[in-house]
Amino acid sequence: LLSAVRSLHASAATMAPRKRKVFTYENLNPHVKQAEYAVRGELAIRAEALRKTLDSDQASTLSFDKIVNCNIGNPQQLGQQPITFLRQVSSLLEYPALLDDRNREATLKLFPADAIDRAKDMSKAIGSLGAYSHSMGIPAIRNSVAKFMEERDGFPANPDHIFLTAGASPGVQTILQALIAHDQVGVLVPIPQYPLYTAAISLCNGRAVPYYLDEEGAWTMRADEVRRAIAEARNGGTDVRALCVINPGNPTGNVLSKTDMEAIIKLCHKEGLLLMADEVYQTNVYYPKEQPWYSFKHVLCSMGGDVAKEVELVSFHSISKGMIGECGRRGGYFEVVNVDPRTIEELYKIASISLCPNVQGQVAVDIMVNPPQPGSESYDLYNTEMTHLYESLKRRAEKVAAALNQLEGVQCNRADGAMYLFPKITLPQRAIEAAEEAGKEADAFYTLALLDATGVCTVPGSGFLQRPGTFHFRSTFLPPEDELDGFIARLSKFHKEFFDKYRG
Ligand SMILES: Cc1ncc(COP(=O)(O)O)c(CN[C@@H]2CONC2=O)c1O
Repeated sequence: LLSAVRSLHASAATMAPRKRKVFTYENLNPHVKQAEYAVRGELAIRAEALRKTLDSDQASTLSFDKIVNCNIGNPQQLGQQPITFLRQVSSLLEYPALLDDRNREATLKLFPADAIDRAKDMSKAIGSLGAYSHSMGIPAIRNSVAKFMEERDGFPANPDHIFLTAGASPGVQTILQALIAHDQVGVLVPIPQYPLYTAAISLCNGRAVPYYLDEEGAWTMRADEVRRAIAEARNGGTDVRALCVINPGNPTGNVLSKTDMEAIIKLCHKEGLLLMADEVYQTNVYYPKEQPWYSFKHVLCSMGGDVAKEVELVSFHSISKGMIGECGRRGGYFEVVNVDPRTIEELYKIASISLCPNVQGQVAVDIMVNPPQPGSESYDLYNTEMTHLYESLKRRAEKVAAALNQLEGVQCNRADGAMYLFPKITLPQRAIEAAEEAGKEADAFYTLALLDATGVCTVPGSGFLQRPGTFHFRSTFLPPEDELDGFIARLSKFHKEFFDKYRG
């Protein structure tokens, strides 16, 4: 009888509903709570709240009529037009009847023949757009990427060492997930850095090891500074295993010299570091004669000898940047070089857990690396669109940098690449004190005030980390050219008023 009562009691206990919730903030993985991603952080959230106000009957309470999202490199959000050929091929793939030869005459009224033919070829390689693809990506598209890299770098590329991804972000996260074997593993990240890296390292329970870029040296990366960071971290018990480089830089816009790149590769060879080369802005290079861009793959292979055979390299690319700017379509890839074949198998296993990268993103990668060629029907339009976008980005970068350098207490390096300006701002002491009272970093205090006064959303330098005691903010130069004067005028007016208010 006693055992029967006990078993009844036990079963009653299991049937009783939990008295408390379990998926609470307090119970969350601390590494999730520790991760930060400022590009869509406090200011972006505030901007969304202000956008809702603008859409409400309270709009008149604000001193501006729209939000200008300069916090994120999202060109098509600010009106940039997509590349026609890319969208034509994608559209044709979305509706198979358009590719049916029986409808060719009708389709030709809407689409150029080379776009139709490209879509038909891709359709054979893809099968159905709605089907899972190979987990590393569609082999024919990986072949296109390999061919592109061989032509770019002058060295072989193996399609079986290329993973297509839904943007560069999941690629970076995959590599870090595989690399960070325990909580003492350290990954060197540039300061200021694109916060994907520190956030992803945190999610993987690793250690971010900062190395400072040299702002006075146009944000270049110095090997001696990286060596200092390695020594300091290793002396502290960190097992430093990788070096992240963003070239062209985000938020700094710097383009590394070949000499600096060779020094970085030698350092990775000497210190036994995986080199993670983030090259998503490789076509956003605005002074190619003065500051030519090279891939780390090219420089590594060009060095020859043991270095070229032994340094482990992972390079990342994306359709989100450049002139393509298809951020929302989610496409990209990474290539692994000199990496243990068993590691590649593990990376494939991680990729297969997510089944496959999205197929339309893969299609866009194929068109990014294998665009219309001279002499083809679509080449002239493609080339005109790409050239126009490139020249406009360069003009806007120069114009906004010049305007920023006119502002009191602002010093802004030229953007040699990427999509951002990262001006240093020397704030009045009273503004710094007001920020402290508000419990904010001074550059967050400034950028929040800028947003509330003008609707212009930027990111405080503290969101990218920076040398202690310095303040910056990051803005894209993506507002359309016909709105740029108004953008600059609003920014300049606010800045003067802010400084007048807090001048000592
Ligand atoms: C250096 C760098 N690497 C990777 C990514 C991720 O790109 P995917 O879209 O391919 O995942 C970004 C995006 N740039 C962010 C997003 O917009 N503004 C930024 O700073 C980036 O700037």
